[in-house]
Amino acid sequence: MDVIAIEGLVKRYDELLALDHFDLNVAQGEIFGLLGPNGSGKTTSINCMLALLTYDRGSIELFGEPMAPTRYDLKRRIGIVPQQVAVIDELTVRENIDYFCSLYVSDRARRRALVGEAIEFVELEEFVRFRPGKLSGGLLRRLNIACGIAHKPELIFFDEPTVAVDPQSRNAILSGIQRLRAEGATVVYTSHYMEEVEQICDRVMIMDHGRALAQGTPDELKRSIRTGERIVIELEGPSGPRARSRSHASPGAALPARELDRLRALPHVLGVSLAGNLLAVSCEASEHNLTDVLASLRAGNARLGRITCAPPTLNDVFLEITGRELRD
Ligand SMILES: Nc1ncnc2c1ncn2[C@@H]1O[C@H](COP(=O)(O)OP(=O)(O)OP(=O)(O)O)[C@@H](O)[C@H]1O
Repeated sequence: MDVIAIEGLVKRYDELLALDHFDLNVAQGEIFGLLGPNGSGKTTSINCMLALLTYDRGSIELFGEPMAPTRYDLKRRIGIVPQQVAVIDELTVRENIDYFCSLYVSDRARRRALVGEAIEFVELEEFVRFRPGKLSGGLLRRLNIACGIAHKPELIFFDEPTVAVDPQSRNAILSGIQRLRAEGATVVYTSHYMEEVEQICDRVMIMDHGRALAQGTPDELKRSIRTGERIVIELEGPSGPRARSRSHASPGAALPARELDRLRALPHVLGVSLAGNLLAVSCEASEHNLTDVLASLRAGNARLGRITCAPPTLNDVFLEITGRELRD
């Protein structure tokens, strides 16, 4: 059964079309990633699913039932970890978790056990008596998560939970999400960090301008594009007489325009870009890409530093579909 089934959702903020006939299906037990740049409609879609926002057209079913503002029975089965940390400054860590849990669970003894489990889950045992103001950014995020999951929801929304956290807390958050799924939860995870989405999500939707541009497993998405390989070459500064005259011809550029054009004309090359001294060449899958690119650069006397070849990433998928970098 689909835990989430959305059809043809349209949401306008006055003139702005934030969701444009948006469809989404999330199966039970998935970690589903909504990946898109800032303003692409991720938070709006979540707020519609939670019945926190009204919408203009379309339908939303959660757990096979139509979602509505008064469906408290459905809301009880949902957890939300919002983008902005939302905790109460006057309460301690333990009191905060207990407060949010009390919105769903009235039995005190049961709540005490759930709050204890949530504290353990986010590893905040040492900080239970602290007020939020005394916590670092990463610890605050972990408190935010504990408040969202203490009541053991079956469906959990994580809206960019790793923005501005240190790498250690980030890894703890990502592995925590995987554990929640292992315990049976369905997770919707929004992010504009493609590496995280690739790391933990079973399926991903790439969205932009309120529309789904593509969806599938990370591997399916990467196989669906023309790019099969991305070669990145660090160019070293010009030296030697030929190189010096070359740098005269194109002051400031690590590689003259005609060399870039020669690369573009190679078979299987789909795109060439130069940022500072980093040359990136996207190619269709083919056996000789690297040999051809290096031969072309050597013929132009380029001095080469570090060279890497990598399969495409979700950023390449986004770039090929939209013509823009995910992090524009
Ligand atoms: N309350 C609002 N009033 C008017 N416009 C809004 C409102 N909330 C969001 N928008 C606009 O709707 C569009 C979608 O925003 P949304 O916050 O859903 O995107 P997002 O993908 O979640 O982005 P972010 O990663 O920045 O949160 C954006 O253009 C945004 O400016």
